[in-house]
Amino acid sequence: MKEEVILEITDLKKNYGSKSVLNGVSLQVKKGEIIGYIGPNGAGKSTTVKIILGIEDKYFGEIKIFGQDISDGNIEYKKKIGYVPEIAEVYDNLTGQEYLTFIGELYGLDLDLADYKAKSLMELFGIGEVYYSRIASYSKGMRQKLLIISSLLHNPELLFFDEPINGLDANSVMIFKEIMTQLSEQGKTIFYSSHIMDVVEKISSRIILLHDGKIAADGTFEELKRQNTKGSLEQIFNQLTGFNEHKELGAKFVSVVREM
Ligand SMILES: Nc1ncnc2c1ncn2[C@@H]1O[C@H](COP(=O)(O)OP(=O)(O)OP(=O)(O)O)[C@@H](O)[C@H]1O
Repeated sequence: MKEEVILEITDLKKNYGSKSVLNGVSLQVKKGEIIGYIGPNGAGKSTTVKIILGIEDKYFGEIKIFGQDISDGNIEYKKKIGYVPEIAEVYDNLTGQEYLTFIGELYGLDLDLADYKAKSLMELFGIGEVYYSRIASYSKGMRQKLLIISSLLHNPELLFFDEPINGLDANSVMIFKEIMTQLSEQGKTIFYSSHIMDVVEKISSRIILLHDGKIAADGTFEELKRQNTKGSLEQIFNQLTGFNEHKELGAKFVSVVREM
């Protein structure tokens, strides 16, 4: 059986004023893949995701999701997408229950189902005790868990996770890794952007490295290892982005800190 293509990007280009951020990105993502989307700060990872989600609308190139060109004005495709943004605005004055049932209803769930799913997922993620508390009182990790839950309430087919484990403790990271694996086994497709290389290395079925607005590597971790001389994903990242000055830069940084 032919593998179903869920996301197809062809020659994507994006400028902010005179600054070119994406210089022709092309990729195809198949159903059930976990794509580790990595690259240096400012490489254009979040910009790619924002364009795909329709948050940024000025771009060149073509993007198809579930076979539909997203520039055709039909936003139906968004109902099947879940998104954890890198930086999120949540309504601090709401309780977890109010926020999650609001999001659930936006996605078309009835209130009882949204409430049941939200409460169950919070309990399973170890934050059930703050379901009725205001989000303003949540710790960083609790907020992050809330965001993860809100992206999943409507059982989406395609997920975009931008630094989703930011602030999660080691046990919660293990749960989240397991959630991603299980979702992928159920046929969900995941686009996972992170700087935490050892998690990306372990969890991704395929890794795409963006550098200077272009794809510098695309393959499984094993393939990337074969194509490069180094062993860990962190080392491959350093090699592909031409970086080996961390000692020198660290020393210079500290010497400026010490100047008085
Ligand atoms: N709204 C904007 N206006 C102008 N420039 C922008 C805007 N958004 C992003 N940029 C620029 O686009 C480039 C890519 O940013 P982007 O947030 O996509 O990077 P990233 O790969 O997600 O980085 P990070 O790893 O730091 O999150 C950066 O140089 C950034 O300054």
